[in-house]
Amino acid sequence: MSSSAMPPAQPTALYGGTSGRRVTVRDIAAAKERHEKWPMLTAYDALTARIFDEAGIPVLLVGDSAAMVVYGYDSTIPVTVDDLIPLTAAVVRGSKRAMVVADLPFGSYQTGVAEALTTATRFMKETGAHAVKLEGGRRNIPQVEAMVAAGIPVMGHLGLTPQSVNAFGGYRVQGRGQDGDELMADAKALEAAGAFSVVLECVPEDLAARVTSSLSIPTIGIGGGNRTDAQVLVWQDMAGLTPHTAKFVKKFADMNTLLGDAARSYADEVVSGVYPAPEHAYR
Ligand SMILES: Nc1nc(=O)c2c([nH]1)NC[C@@H]1CN(c3ccc(C(=O)N[C@@H](CCC(=O)O)C(=O)O)cc3)CN21
Ligand SMILES: CC(C)C(=O)C(=O)O
Ligand SMILES: [Mg+2]
Repeated sequence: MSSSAMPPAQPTALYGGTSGRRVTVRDIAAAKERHEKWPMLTAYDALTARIFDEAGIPVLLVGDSAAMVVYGYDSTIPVTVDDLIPLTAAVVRGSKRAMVVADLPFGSYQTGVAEALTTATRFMKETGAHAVKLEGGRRNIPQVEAMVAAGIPVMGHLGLTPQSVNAFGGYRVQGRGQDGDELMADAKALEAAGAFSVVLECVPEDLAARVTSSLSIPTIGIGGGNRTDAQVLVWQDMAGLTPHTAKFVKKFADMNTLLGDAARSYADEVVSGVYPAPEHAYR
């Protein structure tokens, strides 16, 4: 057994569970009733999806953050449905147990119900994703209701919604002061519209805690403190690959150094002739 296939040290029902089937929205709802915290990570390819799936991560998000960490744009605005569909399909193929959530990109759901349904339906049919996610609260309620009515589980996303970076004037904490009441109203509207969970990004921890205890659906924090039902991070941030990260990021590995060292060792051995050695050659 490779180290990546080791079971988690301290599994819970959701994290590292061994039911032999995909995690569902019902499993996620049940975890909130048990007050069981759970981890979510982004993934953008089959190889990392397999690693995180075998590590027991119950939910994988194919984030529109792919715009930045995969495609090299400086915001999430430019990425398209056609950019994200192959990545999402790869994550579904690479995983066995995780629920895979497809992030709907900027400009693929805002104009109304018909556009949102067309986009969400494409992700469900063409990638095998199990749910979709969109940014915003009350402004998108008709879209959320239509997707839920069509049988598509919807994850909401409030607070620092990066597709609105130009309106915010930068990646800034959201929901301070009076804005907290607006965010609470958006969260309740998403729950009433049938969303199965909601991401709270870059909001004061007390607000995230109040939303978490006010909703029956789970909250997933990223820069929302320790009292949300779940947490999510962009995997390259968590693994220490990205050079500049927000305050909420903890680096659980130093893959930037690890991969750079590996590339330098490989290059040194090619230049010196040490690699390939006889055992790497065919005869
Ligand atoms: N690699 C990566 N990680 C992410 O978490 C992420 C992306 N990309 N791309 C899309 C958005 C952009 N995100 C960001 C980017 C920057 C901050 C940031 O630097 N925030 C300031 C807050 C300053 C304040 O208002 O006090 C910080 O210092 O943490 C936060 C979220 C989150 N998302
Ligand atoms: C960070 C998460 C919540 C996200 O929306 C993304 O990765 O695009
Ligand atoms: Mg996103």
